[in-house]
Amino acid sequence: MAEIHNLETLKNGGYKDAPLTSFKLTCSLPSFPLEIFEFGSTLTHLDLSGTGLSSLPANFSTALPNLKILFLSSCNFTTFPSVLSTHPNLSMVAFRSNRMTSIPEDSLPLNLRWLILTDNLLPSLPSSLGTSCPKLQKLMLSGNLLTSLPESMSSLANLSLLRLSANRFSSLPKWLLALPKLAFLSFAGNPCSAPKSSGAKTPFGLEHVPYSSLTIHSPPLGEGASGVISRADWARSPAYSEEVAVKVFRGRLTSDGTPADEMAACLAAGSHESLITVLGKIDELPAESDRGGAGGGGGGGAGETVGGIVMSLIPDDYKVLGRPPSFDTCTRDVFPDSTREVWKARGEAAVAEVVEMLIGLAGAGEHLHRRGIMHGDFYAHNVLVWKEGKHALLGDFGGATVYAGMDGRDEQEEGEEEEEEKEDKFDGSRLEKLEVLAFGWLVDDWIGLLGKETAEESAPQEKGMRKGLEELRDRCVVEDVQGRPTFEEIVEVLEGMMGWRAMMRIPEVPN
Ligand SMILES: Nc1ncnc2c1ncn2[C@@H]1O[C@H](COP(=O)(O)OP(=O)(O)OP(=O)(O)O)[C@@H](O)[C@H]1O
Repeated sequence: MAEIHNLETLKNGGYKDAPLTSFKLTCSLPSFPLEIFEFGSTLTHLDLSGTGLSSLPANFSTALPNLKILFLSSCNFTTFPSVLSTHPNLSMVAFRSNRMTSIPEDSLPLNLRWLILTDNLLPSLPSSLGTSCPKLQKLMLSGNLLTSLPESMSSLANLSLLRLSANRFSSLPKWLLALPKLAFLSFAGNPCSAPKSSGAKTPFGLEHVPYSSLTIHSPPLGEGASGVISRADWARSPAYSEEVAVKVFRGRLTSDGTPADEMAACLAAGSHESLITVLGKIDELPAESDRGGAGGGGGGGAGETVGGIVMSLIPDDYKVLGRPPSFDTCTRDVFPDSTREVWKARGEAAVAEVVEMLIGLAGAGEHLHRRGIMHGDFYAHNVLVWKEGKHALLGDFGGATVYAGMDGRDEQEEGEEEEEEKEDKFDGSRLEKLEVLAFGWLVDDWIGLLGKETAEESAPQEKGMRKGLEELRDRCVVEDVQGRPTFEEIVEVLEGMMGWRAMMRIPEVPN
């Protein structure tokens, strides 16, 4: 969808000879250009984001019957267009950052798998949502005015990713936490998620880092949806300084939630061997214009600065394990052939290394949930693996939710009445078990990377570990949410596998 087409050429019939499967305009449009219908049944992708459109022609669905993907983000729709309800093939629809206030009943296309409604003004969803698009897998609702979800959504047996951050939920429905495929949930920035101690306070054990003690280097190391990461020297005393990474959070809303909530989750996470260590919170971060272009002045530009954190610097030889889902895979990460080759080349030793890394990652899951934090995006594309194997880090807290007080003190202060109320909002153990499903899929991804061919030739102990991983995956992905193991149990199982392997290595005593 990268190529941007030209309105003039379209109007002059310049695209007629080579019927396009994919078409994109970004110029301002007073109305839908009917010439697009001349692509007829060949068009599968249409992107008219940023054109300012506010309606679609009545014959849209019949004129473009094979359209699969439709982008109308940053436009002016105030109501979801009912003309899409009869579309036979639409699988992904995006209306991010419109001014949508309503979705009429039964207006959603039947075969929808991926619906993006981030950053609108929706106070409610149609009560028929669950029945009108039963194949829904991914639903992005962050940044609306929602207080409840329609009960028909309890029948969404394939819903895997749901973003509810920055809305007005004071509780989550019980049926939501029982959905059989729900693995990635975020609900930060709602009355039901906000713990007293998140946000402004620097958690115990973290340093207050004066901005003046940092020398920030350009160009930035990277830029995520919620801010810019730069290499920096942190003068911890007049005598020495330390090389660190600095993230300056900025902007209003990402598809996962707000940068402010991401920062609160990073600060609340604490330290663990498989999490990127946050060392401190930057005090009195100057406005972007006063930072001389460093530490937040990178590309993208948009958005007010929310705050900054200082982290340990991840060496260059850590690489992401997977790539984010494609349109086709929707909720599962993709792995290019080059990644598969790397894992295959590692040979038999790779199985034990994977088990070792999974122990660390499951331990990170246990650590986070003990602190009342749901990562919300426990995906291979958020796992950084050391090039030698053996160690992995879970990154990207963009979809994280702090769902309980981050230290015991707050909860003790709340008193029994408030505690009861909190229990009514959601059950923390169920939230953990949703995340365990994501972990199960990560195990499945890694089993896939290890490759089948090697399995046949493997030594008995590697075969045993691989079988152990398959059994663990099967336990983590059961549809009965409560039937899944906790992260603590997962760590025990994985450690048991390593122990068994160690035993197998004890040399045989000759008779
Ligand atoms: N502590 C760190 N040390 C070194 N580089 C880092 C560190 N943290 C992040 N980076 C680099 O910055 C990039 C952006 O990181 P960030 O966590 O903000 O976003 P992301 O997870 O890649 O993207 P998004 O939030 O949009 O999904 C990373 O891909 C990585 O290359």
